[in-house]
Amino acid sequence: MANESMKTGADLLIDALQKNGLNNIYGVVGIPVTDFARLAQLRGMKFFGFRREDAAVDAAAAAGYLTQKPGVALTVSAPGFLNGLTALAQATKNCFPLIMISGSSERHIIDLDQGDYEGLDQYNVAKPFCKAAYRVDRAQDMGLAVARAVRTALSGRPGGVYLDLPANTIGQQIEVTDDSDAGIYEVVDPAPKQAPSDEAINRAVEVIKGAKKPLIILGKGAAYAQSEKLVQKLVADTDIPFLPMSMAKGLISDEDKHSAAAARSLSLSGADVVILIGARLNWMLSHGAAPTFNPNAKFVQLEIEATEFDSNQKIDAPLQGDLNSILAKLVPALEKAGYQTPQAWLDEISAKTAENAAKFAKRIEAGETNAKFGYYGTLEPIKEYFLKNPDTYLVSEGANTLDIGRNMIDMKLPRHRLDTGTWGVMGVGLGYAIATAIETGKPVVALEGDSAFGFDGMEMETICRYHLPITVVVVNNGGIYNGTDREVADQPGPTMLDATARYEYMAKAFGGDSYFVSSYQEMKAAFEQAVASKRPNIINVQIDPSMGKESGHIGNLNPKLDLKK
Ligand SMILES: Nc1ncnc2c1ncn2[C@@H]1O[C@H](COP(=O)(O)OP(=O)(O)O)[C@@H](O)[C@H]1O
Ligand SMILES: Cc1ncc(Cc2csc(CCOP(=O)(O)OP(=O)(O)O)c2C)c(N)n1
Ligand SMILES: [Mg+2]
Repeated sequence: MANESMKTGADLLIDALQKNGLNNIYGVVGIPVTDFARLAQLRGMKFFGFRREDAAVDAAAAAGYLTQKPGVALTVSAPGFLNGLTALAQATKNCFPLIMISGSSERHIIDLDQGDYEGLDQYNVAKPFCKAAYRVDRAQDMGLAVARAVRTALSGRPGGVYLDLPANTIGQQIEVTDDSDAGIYEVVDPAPKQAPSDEAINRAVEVIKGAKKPLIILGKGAAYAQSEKLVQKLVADTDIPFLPMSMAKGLISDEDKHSAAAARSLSLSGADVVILIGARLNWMLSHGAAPTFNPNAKFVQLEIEATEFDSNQKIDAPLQGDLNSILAKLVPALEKAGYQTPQAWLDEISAKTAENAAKFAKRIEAGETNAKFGYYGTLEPIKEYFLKNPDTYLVSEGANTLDIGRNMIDMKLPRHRLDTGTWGVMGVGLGYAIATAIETGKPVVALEGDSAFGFDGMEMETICRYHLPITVVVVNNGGIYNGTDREVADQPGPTMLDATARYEYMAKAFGGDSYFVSSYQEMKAAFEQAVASKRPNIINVQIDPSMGKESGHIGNLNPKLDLKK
């Protein structure tokens, strides 16, 4: 019988994670963390084993975004750590709270470069790619290490934390009598409320009161902060129109009359006061510059990270703090000021919305009958399904698949859409879908371009092994952007992939269901059945390879070369 008062580093790590309400681990095991994962399961935690570390770490990041508690990922050392590092960097860029724990080597072997099994100075390699890196060399420090990791991941701007876990520390035994003796404790208030001063609030009210054409831009920070109630009140009180960035869709229903999404260009270029709520003025918003924005626009920014203000444009009214604390002061202050958006601006936006919606409706209608089956015919049944079943989650990646899907599929509930995020990363889809299904228990649709699906398609085995209610829709246009790119006759073009690939068989191979469709009618018949089955499945949608344009709606970022030389 093991000596009851002796505990290993592994025991203490599990105690500390559970003490802080962290019970799911997403990872890939191997030396030196295999038994740690087994012990975690024996102690009541859930370990979800993936096929590759980047998908596992993506899953943990999505769990953090959805739950406001850090997702926990586990990898082996060196190659496993490096495979997870991209996803750790992405989580930090997306401001998702995540703790990535990797098995590691002893310092004296690394520092003398003596050549350890999978030896690498992971602690220092990780630092540029995360919010902070910590290394725990003594079992007795485990409680503090986890507390630091939890607080760092959640406080201020959320992000990724790396926890370096040498093999010796995992196995080290220490004498403990109880949690306090072992330094295990629950972090107190890891994400403290931070409210702006009355002066800052009054300054913002004055700027907004001067607005003839105000516009609210909602970012994924507003979704993560779970600020929907106050955001909805702000819009209802003032009638200020709003533009949701992709992952902020659903904070206010896309069907709400204040949505300016269908008049995006006009609302951005016309607005004279732009109110940024948990959104950065980065490349996704053309850095706040003309001609996308009105060169004379004033900016009000609600943001927790002080260094974000003035990153791209002068911020006339910075409101620093956590969004709910800021809005709790701003909303009543605007109500007291009695600010109302001028009707002329609302009329201008609704006229443009009606005009664009009519054009869009024509494209959708044509998609149902187009001889060349394409995106609109594929996405219309999905759009209809989400309108009727808003409590379904959507994950999406690709270029045209992502862009057209974002404009077509309305969201009514917050945090129900996850996608490629700030970096526009391919290969996050299945990891995000897995964590979303696990953390919410709801059905998930992963809407994938055929190239994007290829980045982590093997996680279909993970999806089937855990019997997750995930419908993977692979939109096959035969390529990255499309399948007709052919610069020279004797080889497929750089963007070409197999336009006839039968991706759906991967589901059947692992016990899931396979669907193949190549028309609007077939897609309409298959989609609802596949999602309602709550079984893992792939719908392979073969569309015409000519469909899709290079890099979707951001083709302008690609330097164009003269290929005729
Ligand atoms: N709880 C919070 N309170 C205030 N700001 C937050 C909070 N959580 C995240 N943020 C901020 O929200 C912003 C999200 O911006 P971004 O990722 O660019 O959104 P999007 O891509 O949707 O425009 C980040 O600058 C981040 O610091
Ligand atoms: C990790 C990484 N590597 C490459 C790229 C570059 C890219 C951006 S979009 C894309 C795939 C687009 O093709 P897909 O078939 O998915 O969609 P569609 O337009 O509908 O045909 C790639 C490879 C990115 N963003 N991230
Ligand atoms: Mg494609």
